[in-house]
Amino acid sequence: MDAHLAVRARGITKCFGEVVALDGIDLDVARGRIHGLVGPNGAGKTTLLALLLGLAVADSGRLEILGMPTGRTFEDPGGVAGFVDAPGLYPSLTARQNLAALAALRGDDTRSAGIDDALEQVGLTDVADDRTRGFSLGMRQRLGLAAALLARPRLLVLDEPANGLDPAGKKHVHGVLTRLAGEGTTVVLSSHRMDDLEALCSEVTILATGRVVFSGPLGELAAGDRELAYRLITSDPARAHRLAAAAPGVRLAADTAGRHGGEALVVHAPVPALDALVAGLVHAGIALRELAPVVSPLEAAFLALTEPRAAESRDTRQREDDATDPRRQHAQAQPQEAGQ
Ligand SMILES: Nc1ncnc2c1ncn2[C@@H]1O[C@H](COP(=O)(O)OP(=O)(O)OP(=O)(O)O)[C@@H](O)[C@H]1O
Repeated sequence: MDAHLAVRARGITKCFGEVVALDGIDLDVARGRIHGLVGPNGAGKTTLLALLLGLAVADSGRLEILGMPTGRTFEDPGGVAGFVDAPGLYPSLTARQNLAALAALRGDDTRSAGIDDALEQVGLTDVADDRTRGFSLGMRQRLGLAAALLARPRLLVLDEPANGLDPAGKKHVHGVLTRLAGEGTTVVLSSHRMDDLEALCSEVTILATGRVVFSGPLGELAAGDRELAYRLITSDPARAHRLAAAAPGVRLAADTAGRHGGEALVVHAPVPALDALVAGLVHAGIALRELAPVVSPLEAAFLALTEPRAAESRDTRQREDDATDPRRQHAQAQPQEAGQ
């Protein structure tokens, strides 16, 4: 047991029939952090969140939540709230009545449950007495978050919380999550929105076909040997182009000259080579006016780490299909036969 961890998972496996949704997951989530979960469709994010919420039980492995081991006889560690897929709401009840019903189910006094406060936190005060039947996706997500807040969780688990939110709603929700983390609540959230994850999370876990392919601080994704594409705007594009072309470890993007009217230089480089190029430009008296990754480090890592695995998994499945499909075995045998 580690007191600093809100979640500690070791070797978690979960299958649905033949489908291996989680395949030996190890995960550490530090208390008071916002931890992002990202991965392609079907990677296992929702399954993992469901385990954290106690909605499902792992087939094997060890999962500790808020310091308590969970198991087949799931003991609610208390202090965990959130939703997967989408929050469950009663459509014929108003937003306020929905929260009151949830509070009553938990045995809380609905007058002191903090319903107005929760509605205000997520920006739904104006529609508190509207039936949720007419709520948009973004409003439902916000009400789901309000419902989770009522439980005053120490671990908040959210599946795509920014789904359907307009920019103001997103800002609101980001503000709530950041404040909660500041107060010590741990937040684990899944999202396909890299910009949301980068804005909110200190750490991310990237899943691919049920396995962890990266877990750690966001900063680690940009560091080291990983080569990213960067756009540079300088005071002297022609000289900057020549210097970049000669810089060790730096590759010019094929169409760099055509971009941004020839003003911008696009290079592929790991961080140390980029640093040396920037130092070289400055040394040559060329001012750097803008330097930004073309795709964010998280998005680049996501693509680099998940696409090969998805392709590998497809290839494996294809090989397995081929091996068990007599028609394919026959089809594959044909060229050999033809050559005989
Ligand atoms: N109840 C279930 N019954 C059968 N298979 C399931 C079930 N739940 C999940 N799966 C399968 O487990 C795998 C992981 O699904 P999961 O929903 O956890 O992925 P995800 O990363 O959340 O995907 P998405 O980004 O599309 O929501 C998928 O192959 C999915 O089809």
